[in-house]
Amino acid sequence: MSVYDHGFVRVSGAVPVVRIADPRANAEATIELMRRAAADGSALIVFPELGLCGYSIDDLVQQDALLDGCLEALAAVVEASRGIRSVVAVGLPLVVGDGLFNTAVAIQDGVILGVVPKSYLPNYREFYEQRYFAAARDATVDTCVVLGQRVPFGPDLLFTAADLPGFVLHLEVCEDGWVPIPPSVPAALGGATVLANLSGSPVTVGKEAYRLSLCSSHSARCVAAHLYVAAGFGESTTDLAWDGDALITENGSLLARSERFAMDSQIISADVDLDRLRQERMRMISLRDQAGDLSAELKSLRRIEFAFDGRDTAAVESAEPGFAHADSLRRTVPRFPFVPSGLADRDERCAEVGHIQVQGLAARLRSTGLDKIVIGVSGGLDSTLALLVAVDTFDRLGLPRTNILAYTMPGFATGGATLARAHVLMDTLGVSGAELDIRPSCEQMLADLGHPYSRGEKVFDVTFENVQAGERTSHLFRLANHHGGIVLGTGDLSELALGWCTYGVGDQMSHYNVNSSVPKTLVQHQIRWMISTGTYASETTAALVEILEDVISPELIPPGEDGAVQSTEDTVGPYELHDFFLYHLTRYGNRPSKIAYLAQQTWGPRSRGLPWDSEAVESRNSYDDDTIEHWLGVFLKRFMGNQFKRTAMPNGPKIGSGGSLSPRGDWRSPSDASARVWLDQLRSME
Ligand SMILES: Nc1ncnc2c1ncn2[C@@H]1O[C@H](COP(=O)(O)OP(=O)(O)OC[C@H]2O[C@@H]([n+]3cccc(C(=O)O)c3)[C@H](O)[C@@H]2O)[C@@H](O)[C@H]1O
Ligand SMILES: Nc1ncnc2c1ncn2[C@@H]1O[C@H](COP(=O)(O)OP(=O)(O)OP(=O)(O)O)[C@@H](O)[C@H]1O
Ligand SMILES: NC(=O)CC[C@H](N)C(=O)O
Repeated sequence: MSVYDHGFVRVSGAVPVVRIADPRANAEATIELMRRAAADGSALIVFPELGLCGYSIDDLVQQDALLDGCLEALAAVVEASRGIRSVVAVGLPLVVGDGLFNTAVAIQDGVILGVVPKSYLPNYREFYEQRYFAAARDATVDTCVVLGQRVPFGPDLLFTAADLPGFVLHLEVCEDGWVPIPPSVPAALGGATVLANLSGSPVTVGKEAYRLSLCSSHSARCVAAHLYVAAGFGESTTDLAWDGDALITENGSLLARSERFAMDSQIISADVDLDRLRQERMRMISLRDQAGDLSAELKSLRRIEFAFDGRDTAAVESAEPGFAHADSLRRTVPRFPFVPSGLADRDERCAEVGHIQVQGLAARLRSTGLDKIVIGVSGGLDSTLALLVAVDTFDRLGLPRTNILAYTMPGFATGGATLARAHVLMDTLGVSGAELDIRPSCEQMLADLGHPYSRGEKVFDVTFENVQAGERTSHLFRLANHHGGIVLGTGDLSELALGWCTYGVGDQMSHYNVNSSVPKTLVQHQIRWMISTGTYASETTAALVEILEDVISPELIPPGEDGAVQSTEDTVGPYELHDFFLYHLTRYGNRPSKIAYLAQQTWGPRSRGLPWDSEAVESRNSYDDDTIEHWLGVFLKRFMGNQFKRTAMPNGPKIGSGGSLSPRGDWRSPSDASARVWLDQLRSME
């Protein structure tokens, strides 16, 4: 299966070793790299500015011999492109009418699709381009004849693929991307999703970081993919140095970057997610509003239609490189999309999560005028995180920790170790801790209901479970009335997504919930990080470590004869997969088949995800294709079926961009929708 079947397009930037003023040699290097990138499944291959002659050619660019040589080099590239369905963008000087233009030429399969002249010619400091070139605005024609073909000519060309939905290419030339309103901005507003910049950019200290920020913010502002490919080794060192910097960015993220200062040719490539760009643009109504403001200009953009064709027929060995063999995804998909990946910014990101939670609770306490909270402490993950956040909040507000009224409430299935941990946490954190036995009130309710358990039968059904969750919540709310506090909710985002909580009179309800935007994988990560800060006493830390290591369990059903405790993940599936599914479903609106594909690429035995050592997690699990599809089916059914629990959820702060299921925050959905279209789409993979 090809990446192209899942809304991706593979794009490449090629940085050849240049020979100044030797178009034939440059054509050979270009052809070699073009063939390699095409055979690798790239639909787009971008070369540097004036790559066929070299950027640092100065006055030689006006020599007829050189200009003839460039045309011959272009002819060689066009000829060599026959049978190649990739679009190839090369840079060369071209005479059109009376002017000499610095151009990017788009070529596909022996055809020139169009010629884009540079709009903004730098003429400051080391640059002298206005000495040689005419700018795009000086052109008096909008077509030109190149190598006997009449082709569109101008900075307003959108190369639109008829058979790859969402692939619309725009080309510009170096300085065009450094001005306040690059030509690619109206192009993007007019529909271009892939913006390529052919560059000749000498390196000076600090430019590397500047280029990264320029390219990445341009891709973010335009909600597009951006390829920037600068000239490298072989450019003239008369007065300057060249680092061959090439970057592929997508909506603010860096997908690939060349090795700078390499002395050999190189190709960088990455798979751009066209679905993601479409989804983001579709949602960003302000972007469409701006397109509307500029509609007269945008309507005049010229759309040059072409087809990639045969992209699922050819194989690597084929003389006609198709794209079918691009089967393993060339981009990094984080296994834990909610968890900061990499260790570099881990402290900052985790601290930020904590700040948001603390800020939410502090503001709510201030606005209610109350100075106490009531919380049920189970000795499990969620209530532990909420308790730590509460402690931090009270410290910051200058309120005594004893105003945190913590209750551990053992039920029919509470394990001794869990109960002990709850006590350790409450004692060592200095909050007001108490133990409340909910069994008598649960027994009373089960008897009132006529439940078989009250007659001594071992019937552990959902009523049996929810009676306990309900009695706990009922106690907490009445304690809050009694003591003048608010009930702090603990349920996390993953539980809300799966409906794994007891509705109404149950853990679904609280006065304010600091965890409602924190998925389970992030709850685990936050606790792990908090341990690493060394903030807590050794006894507290030991309890936190045990909590992280224990099986995740609601402890509502007593252990079986084998002593095994009720495991949440045995019933609903692995949280690490569900968090992955949740992120891709709600953040990007991905089809189930794409979510499964991404999960298989990321969590499969031969994973393309980040190397484990760059992700600050301890799990090292992998899942086969069938397991992923099975749990995705479970997720979709539960996600759709449990919307009613989210529609009525309490207030709580939104923490991550893909992390809110509040109907007031970021997720509005009917409580009675069918899951069929998602399940059918998933089954269509089989
Ligand atoms: N669309 C809809 N709109 C309005 N109401 C709807 C509805 N669909 C079902 N309902 C009603 O809601 C009821 C189902 O919801 P609910 O009463 O919550 O019950 P339910 O979701 O069946 O059970 C709660 C589940 O959460 C688990 N749990 C509870 C507490 C803590 C934890 C934990 O580990 O964190 C896990 C527990 O093990 C159990 O499996 C249905 O019986 C029906 O009456
Ligand atoms: N034995 C208990 N004592 C006090 N409160 C409890 C107890 N069991 C559950 N609760 C309350 O109900 C909430 C939901 O229970 P649940 O089992 O989902 O949470 P948890 O144990 O904190 O975390 P996790 O589900 O991640 O193990 C808890 O966070 C806690 O506030
Ligand atoms: N070739 C160009 O247009 C180079 C200009 C650009 N500002 C740079 O310094 O990289």
